[in-house]
Amino acid sequence: MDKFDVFVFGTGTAGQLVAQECAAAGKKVGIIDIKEYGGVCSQRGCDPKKLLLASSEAFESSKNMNGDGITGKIKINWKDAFNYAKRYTSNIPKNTEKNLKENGIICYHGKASFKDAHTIILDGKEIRSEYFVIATGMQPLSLGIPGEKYTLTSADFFNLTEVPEKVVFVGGGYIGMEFGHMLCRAGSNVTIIDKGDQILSPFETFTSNLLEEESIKMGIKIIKNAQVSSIEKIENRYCVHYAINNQIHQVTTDCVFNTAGRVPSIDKLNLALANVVTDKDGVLVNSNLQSTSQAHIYACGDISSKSLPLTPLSSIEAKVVADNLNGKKRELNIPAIPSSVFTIPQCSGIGLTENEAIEAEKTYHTIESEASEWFNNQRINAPLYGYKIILENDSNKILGAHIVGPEAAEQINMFAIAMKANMTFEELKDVIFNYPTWGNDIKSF
Ligand SMILES: Cc1cc2nc3c(=O)[nH]c(=O)nc-3n(C[C@H](O)[C@H](O)[C@H](O)COP(=O)(O)OP(=O)(O)OC[C@H]3O[C@@H](n4cnc5c(N)ncnc54)[C@H](O)[C@@H]3O)c2cc1C
Ligand SMILES: NC(=O)c1ccc[n+]([C@@H]2O[C@H](COP(=O)([O-])OP(=O)(O)OC[C@H]3O[C@@H](n4cnc5c(N)ncnc54)[C@H](O)[C@@H]3O)[C@@H](O)[C@H]2O)c1
Repeated sequence: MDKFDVFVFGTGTAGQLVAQECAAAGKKVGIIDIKEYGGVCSQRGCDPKKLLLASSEAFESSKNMNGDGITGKIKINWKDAFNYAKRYTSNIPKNTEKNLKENGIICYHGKASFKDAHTIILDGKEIRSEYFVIATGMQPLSLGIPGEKYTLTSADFFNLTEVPEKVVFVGGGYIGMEFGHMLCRAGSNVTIIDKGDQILSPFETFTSNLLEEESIKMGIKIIKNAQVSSIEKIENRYCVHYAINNQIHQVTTDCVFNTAGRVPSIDKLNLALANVVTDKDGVLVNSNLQSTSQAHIYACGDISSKSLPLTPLSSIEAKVVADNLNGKKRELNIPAIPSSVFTIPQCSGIGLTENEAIEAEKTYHTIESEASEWFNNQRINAPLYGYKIILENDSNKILGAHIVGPEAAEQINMFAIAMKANMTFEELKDVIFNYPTWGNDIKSF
């Protein structure tokens, strides 16, 4: 029987980091994945998305400068963009596994599940470990409607070799919006259907609404407050039925993506046999990221109940788990989390939205403006730029910052530093930034 000090489920950002750090500390480590090695970020998420986005960005800047220095017909070649992204991502599984093995980690593939709190079974063979780490990430939420089998997932998006003429996204969150923008620029007729009254609901209403208006101007159809009830296959096309205020509507399309959210990947692990308690957010963990019911089983990354499903959080949590396993007792301590939707323009936020500030009974004031006419935005003929900053009344500390614009994701990083350093807004504005840059604009907010 194989025996380990630490056995890790999942080879994404979180699982790899824990395995590598524990092996470096001299522990005997095993790791397994049900898919190829590398996880969502490198194979089906952040990185391939940004690689595909590179052509959308080039297309957008060329289009915006057309007649002001650029001439000729500009077009996205999706197949080329797809091959470009694959060129970068395709070697990652092999290299990840090689790297883990070189560091003495025993690598497994397949579907293992718990037999009891210290034993798992893989292909009928038992594997024991003193400690386990669950880092299995998330998977698409089931829509639970007739015809769901016809939907594609975010993973399928990265195998799309051709641009569909017409596409429907069920869900206008991060994924629906990012993919919708890319396919729209590549020539698809895009419809986004969301059950809520705001796309990108975790984001500030001011910036989210500005992005929605811009998306509609681009040609994306956005349908809100709509309940998708079924999907019907009609020859090679699909009819999506949805209801708004009990009125039935339908849209016919070439493909339908389920972008309605993601849920913890725990269904194949038999966690109940190890007495590991879970809820809708994943494995319930304490501040050391230990299962609340089994101290020798840790969880980190998207699967843990502690934080948002974002790559930097998976890294932070994995480091906490690795430190605890390696004898450096540590609690999870998360500063304000910046987050961005990589549409064009980007929509970014950190800290509280105004609604959250009201709910938290903060005494606050806001500074908000459309800034589309500002120099940096005008310079590249970009259509939209705006911001909203939420400041605590007495201290002038930054409670939240929200930006929509071409470089919002980089600008929000400035606020991440300021908030981590507990700076007031005036202290942030006192910093000397390069001129003329997007960072320097913050001085004029
Ligand atoms: C389309 C998309 C775009 C995204 N873009 C961004 C972005 O721009 N920025 C950002 O910060 N975040 C982004 N995210 C979120 C980010 O990808 C995740 O937060 C991050 O990858 C989570 O890392 P993880 O290690 O916790 O889990 P994962 O990377 O999901 O790794 C989990 C691993 O566990 C494996 N696994 C699952 N079940 C089992 C099992 N039973 N046994 C063994 N192995 C199993 C999986 O195959 C996977 O390899 C995006 C996500 C998606 C889907
Ligand atoms: N740029 C990034 O950092 C990035 C990009 C992609 C994903 N992610 C991470 O992945 C997570 C999942 O992304 P996502 O876009 O799948 O989820 P999401 O939670 O961002 O959005 C899901 C959307 O679907 C809607 N919805 C839910 N059920 C529906 C239904 N039945 N019909 C119509 N609409 C429905 C919701 O109202 C919501 O707006 C995100 O929360 C984020 O943490 C991050």
